[in-house]
Amino acid sequence: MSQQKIVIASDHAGFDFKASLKETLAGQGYEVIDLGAHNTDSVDYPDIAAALAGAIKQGTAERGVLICGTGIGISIAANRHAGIRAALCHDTTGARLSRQHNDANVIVLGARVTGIEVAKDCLATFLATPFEGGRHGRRVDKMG
Ligand SMILES: O=C(CO)[C@H](O)[C@H](O)[C@H](O)COP(=O)(O)O
Repeated sequence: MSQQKIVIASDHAGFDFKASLKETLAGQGYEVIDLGAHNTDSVDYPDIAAALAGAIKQGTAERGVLICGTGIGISIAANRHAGIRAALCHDTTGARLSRQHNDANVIVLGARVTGIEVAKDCLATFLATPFEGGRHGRRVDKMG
């Protein structure tokens, strides 16, 4: 079986957080594709969200991880792209429900507001949880 691919990206505020999450994902056997930022120089989160949305649309990976300071700006930006369902998660309940009910394909984390261990738990839950379909499928379909 081929290695599961994950795309990950952050702005400058999420750079260190991204490095830590990448290490964890690689240790779990994922192939991690890092779309930047590649240092802590200031960048604009809409550009980062657009790069990750493009990679998912092109089929580079099915799931993505986005990080900014709060997770808010990059969530707003990501959800403007067709086919992206980006869920800002602060706890594992949200991470689980974002998959079960919303079929989220991107998890968003806030490096300035969420502890790294909580973020790792959120990410693991997000990646392990399937979509439930049924009534939730009807609602997701209505979003296009
Ligand atoms: O979009 C945000 C706020 O909701 C993110 O936290 C950004 O990372 C933040 O705005 C970046 O701020 P900075 O002062 O330019 O580091």
